[in-house]
Amino acid sequence: MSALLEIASLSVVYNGVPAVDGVHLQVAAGESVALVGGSGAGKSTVARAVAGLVTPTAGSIRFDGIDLTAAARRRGRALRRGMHLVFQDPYASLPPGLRVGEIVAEPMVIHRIGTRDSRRAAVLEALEAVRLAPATDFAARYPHELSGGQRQRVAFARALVTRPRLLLADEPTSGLDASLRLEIVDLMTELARTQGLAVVHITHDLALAGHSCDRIVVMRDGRIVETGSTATVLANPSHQYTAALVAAATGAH
Ligand SMILES: Nc1ncnc2c1ncn2[C@@H]1O[C@H](COP(=O)(O)OP(=O)(O)OP(=O)(O)O)[C@@H](O)[C@H]1O
Repeated sequence: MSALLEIASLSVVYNGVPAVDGVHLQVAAGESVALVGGSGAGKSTVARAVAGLVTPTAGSIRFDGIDLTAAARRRGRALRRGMHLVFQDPYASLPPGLRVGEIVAEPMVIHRIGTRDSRRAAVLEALEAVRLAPATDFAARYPHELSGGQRQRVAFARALVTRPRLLLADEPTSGLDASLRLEIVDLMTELARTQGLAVVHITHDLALAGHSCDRIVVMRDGRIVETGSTATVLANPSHQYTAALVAAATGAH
């Protein structure tokens, strides 16, 4: 089976300083992958390159078999409609003056997708998918009338409404308390399975990554130092750096 997202030999250099150096990563539809590493490891830069927000210095990014780095700008933009980014601060990213229903509908309005009625149906379906029920009740609320976890669910509903095939979530749980963090990572894995999404979850928290994702990829200094199934990486890390992260995450000495 070919992967939905295939990153090969990706390098990004900022002002002469390498931030990402020869990264290979493949993510299949229905799979949730955690990209883990400390501050400055280059995780966000990988996501930004996939999303077209930074230009790679070398390498290729294939989405659904098409090389985004070689595609013309316009075609690249059209292809990237099949992916959606969720950032860390759900409160800052939700316009305070709009109701949840309007916020979730926004990507469809921007991309001129559907009619008023079909948009409303899609909004309610997306709110149900992220378990904000009753959806009609949540659609009528404002962001300040929601908890932090509910706000992040709204951000995911907004991400889902245009039916993306790839979800890139960059530290989507920071600012949430421990139990909400677990709820959000469970939700991402559930969405991968039920909606056939490819999910890339960027986090510095290995314990959180290990909670429910299928595979863990560890980055350090712009490079991938380890990749494997979640169970294998946690139980039997092959790289010293991963072993240190596992020890820190499990409280072992
Ligand atoms: N726009 C930029 N201009 C110059 N350097 C940058 C820029 N963005 C990131 N960097 C540098 O690139 C390196 C990788 O940063 P990146 O944000 O990708 O790491 P990260 O693993 O996501 O870290 P964090 O967990 O702290 O967000 C860092 O050394 C950072 O200082």
